[in-house]
Amino acid sequence: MDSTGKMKSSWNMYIEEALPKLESRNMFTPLRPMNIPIAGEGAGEGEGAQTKFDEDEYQTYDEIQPWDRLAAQIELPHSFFQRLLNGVELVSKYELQENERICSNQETEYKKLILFAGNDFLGLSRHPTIAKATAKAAVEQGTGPRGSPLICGYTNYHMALESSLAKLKKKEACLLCTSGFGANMAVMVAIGSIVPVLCEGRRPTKEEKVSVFSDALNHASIVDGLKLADRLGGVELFMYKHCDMSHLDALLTNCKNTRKVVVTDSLFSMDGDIAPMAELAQLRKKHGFLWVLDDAHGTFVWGKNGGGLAEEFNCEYDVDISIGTLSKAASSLGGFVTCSKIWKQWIQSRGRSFIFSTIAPVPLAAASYASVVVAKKETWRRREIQNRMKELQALTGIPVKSQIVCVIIGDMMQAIKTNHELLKSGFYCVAVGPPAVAPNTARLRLTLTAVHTSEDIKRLAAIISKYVKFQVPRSSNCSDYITPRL
Ligand SMILES: Cc1ncc(COP(=O)(O)O)c(C=O)c1O
Repeated sequence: MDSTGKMKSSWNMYIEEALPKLESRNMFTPLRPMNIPIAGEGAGEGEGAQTKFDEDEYQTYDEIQPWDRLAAQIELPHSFFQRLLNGVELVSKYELQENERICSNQETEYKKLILFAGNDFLGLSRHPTIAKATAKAAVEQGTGPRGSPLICGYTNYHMALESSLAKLKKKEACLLCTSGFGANMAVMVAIGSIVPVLCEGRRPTKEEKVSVFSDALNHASIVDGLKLADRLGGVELFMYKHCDMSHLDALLTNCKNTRKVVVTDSLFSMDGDIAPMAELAQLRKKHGFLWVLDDAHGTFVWGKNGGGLAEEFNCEYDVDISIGTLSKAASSLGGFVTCSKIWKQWIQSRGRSFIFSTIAPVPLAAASYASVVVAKKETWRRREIQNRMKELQALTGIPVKSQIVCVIIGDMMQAIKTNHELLKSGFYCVAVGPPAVAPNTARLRLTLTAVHTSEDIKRLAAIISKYVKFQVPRSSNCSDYITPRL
C-alpha cells in the first residue's frame, strides 16, 4: 500500500527497486527550483518569487472574436505560390535552390490563403491573453532559462506549467521536455534503461527483459526512442499491426515475460484515426501492461476539459504515462510527460533527451501556461471543431474521425493535382506521399480548427467532392502495414 492507502502497481514497485541503484551510483538527478529576478524600477530581491499564477486573472471569451480568424490564415510569397501550382512538391535539388532564392528575396506580393495544414487546432496562436502573458514574461524575465533544467533552467514558470498539466491529465506529476519528440525519446530510453540498471552490468536473460509493444504507425520519435532503448539491451520489441487489437492481444498472450509495455499514439498524425482506447483499457486489465500514450494531437482538443483522448474515452486512470506537446493545440513549444512521481524521478534521471537539453524559454513557458488556462475555459473551441468535422463528413461522405482528415487518393500525382485545385481556390494544405506513409496511400492531409467557418468547409468540400474520385476506407489501407516507416 502507498501513503494514500491505494494498492501500489507492480510497475511502481519495480521502479522503486531500481531508483536506489541509481542513487548509489550518483546517477539520480533532482530538479533545482529557482526564479529569475524581475526587471523594472522598484523590483527588489525576491520579486521573482512573487510571480502569481492565478487562473482567474486570464481573460477568456465565450465565442469567436475578430482576431481568432487570423489563426486560420497564411500568406505565401507570390512566386512561391506560383511554383506550388507548378508542382514544387516534387522535391529536387533545383526546387530546394529555388525556394532558398525566394526566401532571401523579400518579396512584396503575397497570396493570402486559408490554412488547412497547421496544428493550431484551437486557433490559440492569436489569442490576446496568451500574447500578453508571453510579452509580460519576456519584459520582466528576459528570454532565458540560461541552462538545462537540471543545472539552472527550471523556473517558477516551468513549475507552474508542470502543475497545471499534471492536473489536466489527472496525474501526480509532470516533466517538461524540449519538445514532444524529446519527451517520447526520454520515456522510451528511460524504459529501456530499467533492466540494465537492475542487472548492474550483467547481461539480462530473455525473460528478464521488458517487452515493448508498439503500434506500426506510431510517431517517428517513438520509433527512434525504441531503437535507442533496444541498444541498451534491456528490451524486446514487438510491432503490432496498426490499431489491430486482435494482433496485439495475440502478441501479449504469447509473450512470457512479466514486464510488458504498450505504447501508442492516441491520434495518428498522418491518418487522423484514433487508437481503440476502450479496447486498449480492456487489454491492459487482461495483461497488466504499462500503458504509454502519446496524446500529442488529442491534448486540449478532446475531452470535456481538454484532457485529451483518455478523458474523452473515460480511461484517464488506465493510462500510466501520458505524453504531450505544447507545439500543437497549445500553439507554443515544448513537450511534457505526465505520470506518477516515481516515474517522473526515473525519467528525469534516465531520459537523455531531457537531461541533456534545455527546455522552453520563460516567455514560452508563460505562453503555454496561459494556453492551458484558456484551452480549459474556452470550451466553445472544442465544440466548434466537432461541428466542422460533422459538416465536412456530411458534405463529402468522407469518414471524419478527428480534426485531422486524411483524404486518401492513392497515386501521388493525383494527390498533387487535387492539392493544386485547392490552392487555386485559396486553400493551403499538403499532399503527403511515401515514405512518410505506406506505398500507394498518397493523401491530402487536412486539419480542421475551431476558427474555420462553416463557409470554409462548404467551399473546401465542393472542391474535394469534385476532384477526389478514389476514396478508399482508411483503415483497410493501413491495417497490414507493419514496417516502421522512415
Ligand atoms: C504523434 C506525435 N508525437 C510527437 C510529436 C512531436 O511533437 P513536437 O513537435 O513537439 O516535437 C508529433 C509532431 O509531429 C506527433 O505528431
